[in-house]
Amino acid sequence: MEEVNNIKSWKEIPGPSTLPIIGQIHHFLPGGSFYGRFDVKLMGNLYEKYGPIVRLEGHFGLPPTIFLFDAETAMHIFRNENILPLRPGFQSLEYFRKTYNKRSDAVESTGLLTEQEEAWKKFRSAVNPIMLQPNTIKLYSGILAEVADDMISRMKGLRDTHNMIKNELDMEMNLWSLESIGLVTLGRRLNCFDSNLPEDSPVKELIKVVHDIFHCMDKLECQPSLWKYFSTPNFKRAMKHYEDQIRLSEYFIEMAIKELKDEKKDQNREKGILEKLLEIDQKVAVTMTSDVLFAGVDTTATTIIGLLYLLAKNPEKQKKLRNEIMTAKDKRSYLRACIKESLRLLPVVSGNYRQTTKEYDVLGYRIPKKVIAIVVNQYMSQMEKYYPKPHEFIPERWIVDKNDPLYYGNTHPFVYAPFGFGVRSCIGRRIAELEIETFAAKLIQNFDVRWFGPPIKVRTTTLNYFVGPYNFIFNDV
Ligand code: HEM
Repeated sequence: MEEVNNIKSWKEIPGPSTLPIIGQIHHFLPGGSFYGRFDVKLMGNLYEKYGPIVRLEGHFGLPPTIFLFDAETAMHIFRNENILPLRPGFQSLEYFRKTYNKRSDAVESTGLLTEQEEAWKKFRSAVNPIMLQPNTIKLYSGILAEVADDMISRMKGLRDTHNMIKNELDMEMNLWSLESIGLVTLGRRLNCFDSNLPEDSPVKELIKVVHDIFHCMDKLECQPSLWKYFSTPNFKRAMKHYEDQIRLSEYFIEMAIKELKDEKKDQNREKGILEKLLEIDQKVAVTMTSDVLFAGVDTTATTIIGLLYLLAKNPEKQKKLRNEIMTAKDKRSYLRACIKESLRLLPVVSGNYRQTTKEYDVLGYRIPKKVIAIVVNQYMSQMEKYYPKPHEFIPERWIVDKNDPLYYGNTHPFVYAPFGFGVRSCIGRRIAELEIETFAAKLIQNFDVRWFGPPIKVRTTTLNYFVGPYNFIFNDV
C-alpha cells in the first residue's frame, strides 16, 4: 500500500507498555486500563495516546492484535482478505462444537460462526440465497407485522401508572426479537407473549443462555484466560451454556420439523427458513437454524432499544418519523435513515476484525501474518473527521443531497459497518432490518416515546448491551 523504504517492525507499533515475561498482561489486571472492558471509551483513550494504529502483543490466550482507527488502512486489509476472510472469534464455541461436544453424527461443518476457509465458504454459499435475497426476505413482512402488533398490545398492558416498563424492558425486547426470528426461521409462533410464561420456559431459558454466552465469551476471548491449557471456572460455565443453547434450539427445531411432517402447519403461511433449508440439506438446515436462534436475538433486541432511546432523546426527529409513518405508505426513507443513524451512534457490534493471511505494510509499519486486525468502527463513526457533528443524532445525513456537508457519502466507506464487511458480513442483515423497520414503525405509530434522567448505560462485552433502569415513558399517541 505504501512506498516506504524504512518500514518499521511490528514491535515498534505503539501500544500499551510491555514488561519482561508478562508482556502487557498487567494492563488487563485490576487497575489496568483494559481490566474488564473493551468499550468505546477505552478505544478513545488508545487512539488519543497512541494514534491510528495500536498494538497488543498477544499473551495468555490472546492473539497478537492491532486496533485500526484509519479507514483507508482498514479498507486495504479487509479488501485483501475478502476471498476467504478469516474471522476466528468464538474460539470457545468452536472448541465446544469440534471437540468438547463432538458427536458421532457430527456434521461436516459446524456453521458460519465457527468455520473458516473452504468449509465456511461451502456453507455460506448454500445459505446465502435463502437468507439474504431481499425479495425472499420481503415475504416475511406480513407475519412480522402480526408479531409487532401483538407486542404493542402487550406493551400497552405492561405499562405502569407512569406509562413505563421499567425493569423488564430488555427481556421484553428479547421476547419480541425471539418471537420474530422464531417465526421467520421455524415458521411457527413460539408464544413468547403468553402472559403465563414461567421463568423456566424454553423461550426465557434460551434468551438468558444467549446473554450468558456473550458475557462468558468476553471473559474467555477478549480478556487473558488460561482456558486453552486447563478448565477454568469460566470455561466450565461456557461449556454448560453451549450445551443448554444446543438443547434448547434442538427442542425448537425438532418441534418445528415434527409439525412440518404432521402437516399441521398453516398452508397459507410463508415457509420458514428452516423448511426452505431442509429442501436443500438437513444438516445445514439444523446447524444454520441453531445459529440464527443464537445470533439473531440479542442483536435486534439491543438495536431496537438504542433506536428508541435516540428517538426519545430527539423528540423533533421522532415527530418527523411519525409523520412519515402516518402518511407515506411504502417508502420509508426517514425510518431507514433513523435506523442507520442509531447503528452509527449505538451499534451492537463495536468493531469488525479479520486475521491477516499475509504481511501488510501500513501506516509505516509491517503487520505480519496471523495478526487480528480490529477496525474500531464505533469509535471511528464518532470522529469529527469522518462525520460532521459526530455525536448528534441526525438521520438526515443518510438522505440529504450530496452537496450537503452532512451527506453520508462524503465519508470513507470503511468507517461505518454495523453489519460487517464483504462476503463475510452479517447473514441476518436483511431479516434484522425488516424486523426492526416493522416494529419501530408500529412503536412510533402507537407511542410518543420519552426518556428522562441520566443517559442510558451501555455495557460492552462481546456485544454492546444496554443496562437498566430503562427510563422510557410510552405515552399513547
Ligand atoms: C441489528 C442486528 C444485527 C447486527 C448489527 C449484526 C451484526 C453482525 C456483524 C458485525 C457480523 C460480523 C460480520 C463480519 O465479520 O464482517 C455478523 C455476523 C453474523 N450474523 Fe449478524 N447482526 C445482526 C443480526 C443478525 C441476525 C438477525 C442473524 C440471524 C438471522 C445474524 C446472524 C449472523 C451470523 C450467522 C453471522 C456470521 C456470518 C459469517 O461469518 O458468514 N445476525 N453480524
